[in-house]
Amino acid sequence: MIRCDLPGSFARSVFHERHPELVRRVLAALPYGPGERAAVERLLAESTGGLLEPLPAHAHDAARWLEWGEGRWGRPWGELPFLWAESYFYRRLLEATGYFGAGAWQGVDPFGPFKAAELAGAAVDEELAALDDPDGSAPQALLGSALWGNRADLSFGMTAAPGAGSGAGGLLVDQSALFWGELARADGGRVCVVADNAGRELLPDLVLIDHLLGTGGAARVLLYVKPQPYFVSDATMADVLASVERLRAAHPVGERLWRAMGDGTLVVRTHPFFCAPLPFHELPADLRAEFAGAAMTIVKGDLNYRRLVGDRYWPPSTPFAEAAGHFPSAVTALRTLKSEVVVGVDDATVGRLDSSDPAWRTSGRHAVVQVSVSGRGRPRSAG
Ligand SMILES: O=P(O)(O)OC[C@@]1(O)O[C@H](CO)[C@@H](O)[C@@H]1O
Repeated sequence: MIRCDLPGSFARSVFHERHPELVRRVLAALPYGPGERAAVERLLAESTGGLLEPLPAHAHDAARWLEWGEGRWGRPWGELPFLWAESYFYRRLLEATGYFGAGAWQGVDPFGPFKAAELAGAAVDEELAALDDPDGSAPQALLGSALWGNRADLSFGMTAAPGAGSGAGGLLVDQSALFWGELARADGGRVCVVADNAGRELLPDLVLIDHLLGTGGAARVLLYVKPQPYFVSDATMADVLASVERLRAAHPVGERLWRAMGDGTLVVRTHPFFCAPLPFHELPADLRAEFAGAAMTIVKGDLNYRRLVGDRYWPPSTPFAEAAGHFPSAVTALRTLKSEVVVGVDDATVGRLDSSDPAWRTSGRHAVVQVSVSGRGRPRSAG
C-alpha cells in the first residue's frame, strides 16, 4: 500500500510540494475572504504535519467520512494511505472554501478559473482544428488523443518539471487492437466511460464518444463524471456542458453530442463513489450493476488507474488482467503514467526505463492502453 510519508517518494512530494502550490494558486485565483483563507491555510498545515481531523458534524457527508476514516482520526496524515489522504484533502478543501456551506461561496468551484482558462486557450483551438484532418480523425488517432489528453491534468501541472508530460515518451503497452476487437465483437453494446480531467482531456474523450456512437461501436454511452470538484481538473457535469458548448462553437461534433444527450444515447452520470477514498474493488452495488451490463468500460487517467488496480507498489510485471480482473465488465485503461503504480509492464522494459529515465513512472511522458476482458459477460449480480 502506498503511504504518504516515505521520504523521497512521489506521494510525499504531492503533499509537501504540490499541495502548497495548489493552495497558493487557489487563494490567488479567487477573492476568498479571511475565513476561507484561514481555513485553507489550516488545512495545509494539518495535512503536511498535523493530525487527521474529521469533517464538521453538520457536513452532509460527515457520517460517511467518519466511517471511511474509522481508526484513522487523530493519527498523523503521513501514516495514511496515499489515495485515501489525497481524496480527503480535496474534500476538506471544498469544506474550507465554503463549497458545501450555506454562504455565498456555495457551489463555487475553487478550480473553476484554471479550468476556464484552459478551455479558452489557444491549445484547445489547435486541437479542435485538427478534427478536420482526416488523419487526425481516424479511429486509432481518436483513441490516441483521448489517451494523451490525460497529460493535460492541472494538478500534475502544479509542480511538473519543465517539459514533463510533453514529447512522445512512448506507449509502454498498446492493447488497442484488443479494445477495438472487443467493441466489434459486442456489436453495438453499451460503453461506459469513467472520465478524468475536464478541458483538454474531456474534449478528445467526447470526440471519441461521438465516433463510437456514429460508427455503431457503441449503441449507447454512459459517461461518468465527478459529483464535485476534485483533484483540481477532474470533470464535473458543469465541465461537460462547457466542453460540449466549446465543441458546438467549433465543429459539428458538438451538435451531434448535444443531440445524443437529448435522445439518451449519451447519458452523463455521477455518483458519490467517484470522490470516495476507495478502490474500484469496493464498487457499490448500484454502480457494479451498471458496469456489469457494459460491453466495455473505458477508465481514464492516473487516479482511476490507481483505483482500478489498487494503489500499491505492485511488481510491474503483474498481469493487468490479474490486477483489474475484478472489474465487472471488460475494461480498458487509457492512462499516462503520473504516479508510482504500474502493472502489465515486462521486466526488460522496466529495467531499461529505470536506467535511462528514472522518472518514467511519474513524468507523464509514458502511457499504457491496457485491456482486461476477465469481466466480460459477468452476470449483473456478480460481487
Ligand atoms: O488522474 P489524473 O488526472 O490522470 O492524475 C492525477 C495526478 O496528477 O494526481 C495524483 C497525484 O496528486 C496522481 O495520481 C496523478 O499524478
